[in-house]
Amino acid sequence: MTANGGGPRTVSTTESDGARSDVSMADNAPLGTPRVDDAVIESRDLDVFYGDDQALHGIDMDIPEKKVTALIGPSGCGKSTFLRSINRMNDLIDVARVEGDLYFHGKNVYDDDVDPVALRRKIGMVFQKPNPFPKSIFDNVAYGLRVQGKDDGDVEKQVRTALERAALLEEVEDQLDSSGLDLSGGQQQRLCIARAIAPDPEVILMDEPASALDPVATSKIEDLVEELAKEYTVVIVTHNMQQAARISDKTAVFLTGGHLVEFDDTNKIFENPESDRVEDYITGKFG
Ligand SMILES: Nc1ncnc2c1ncn2[C@@H]1O[C@H](COP(=O)(O)OP(=O)(O)OP(=O)(O)O)[C@@H](O)[C@H]1O
Repeated sequence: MTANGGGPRTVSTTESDGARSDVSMADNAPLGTPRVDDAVIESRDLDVFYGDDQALHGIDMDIPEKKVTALIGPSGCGKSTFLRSINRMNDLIDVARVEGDLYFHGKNVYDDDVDPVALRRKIGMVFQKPNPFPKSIFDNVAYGLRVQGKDDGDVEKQVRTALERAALLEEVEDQLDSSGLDLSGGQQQRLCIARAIAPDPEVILMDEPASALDPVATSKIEDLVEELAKEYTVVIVTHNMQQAARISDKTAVFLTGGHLVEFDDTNKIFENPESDRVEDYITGKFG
C-alpha cells in the first residue's frame, strides 16, 4: 500500500505561471491514498469522446506501482487515447472530452484544482517517434528542470542522473554539447526518455516507444523499460505482442470499439486468457 498516512492531498493551482504551480507535487510524497492496494493509477468507468464519437467505454483499471503495464489491441481500439487520458494530454485535443474518474494516488486528475502541467511532471510521456528538441543533448534533458527554476548545480546533477537511468550517459558523456538531433534514432529515443525522467516523475507513459526503431535499438529500449520499472511505474502501448509478453507484468487488452476486454497478469493473458476474443487476438486470428 502506498498510503502516506494522511488524507488525500490536492494538487496546488495557486500559481498562474505554470512553472511554479506544482508546489504540492514537487516533492516525492504521495498525493493521497489509493483505493486499491499498490495501485498508483485507478481508472473508474472512464469514457472518452472525440466530438460525438466515443473512443473509450467504461474503462476500469488499477495500474500497479513500479511494474510495467502493457496496453495492447488492434489499431484504433483506444490504447493511445487511454494513455493520454492518464496525464491529461487529451486536454490538448479540442474535441476530446472525458467522463468518469481517473485517480492518481487517490486524487482525481480531472478535478478542477489539478494543474495539468504539474501533473505531467509527475506522469511523464514518451512518444512513438523520438522528438528531441533542436538543442544540445544536455539542454534537451535540462529543459524541464530550468523551467522549474532549478539552480545550475541541481540541473547538472539531475541531467547526468537522467541520462544514466536512460542508459545513455556512457555513450554521450563526451558530447553533451552536441545536438540531440545528431544521435541515432535509438539514442534519440533514450534521450527523450532521459528528458521525461529528469523532473523525477513517478509514472512514465510510453506510446509505442520502439516502433520506429531497428531491432537492436528496440532491444535496448526493452531492457531499459524493465530497468526503469525498478524506480518508476511504466505504462506502455505496444503493437508488438511478443514485446508485451517479454517486458510487462500486467497486460490490458483493448478491442475494437474502445472496450477493455481483459486486464490481468501478463502470463495469464498470454497463457490462459478468460475471453475467447482475447485468445483469438493474441493467437493472431484477427487484429
Ligand atoms: N485527435 C483525434 N480526433 C478525433 N478522433 C480521434 C483522435 N485521436 C484518436 N481518435 C479516434 O479514437 C479512436 C481510438 O484511437 P487511438 O489512437 O486511441 O487508438 P489506438 O488503439 O491507439 O490506435 P493505433 O494502435 O492505431 O495507434 C479511433 O477511432 C481514432 O480514430
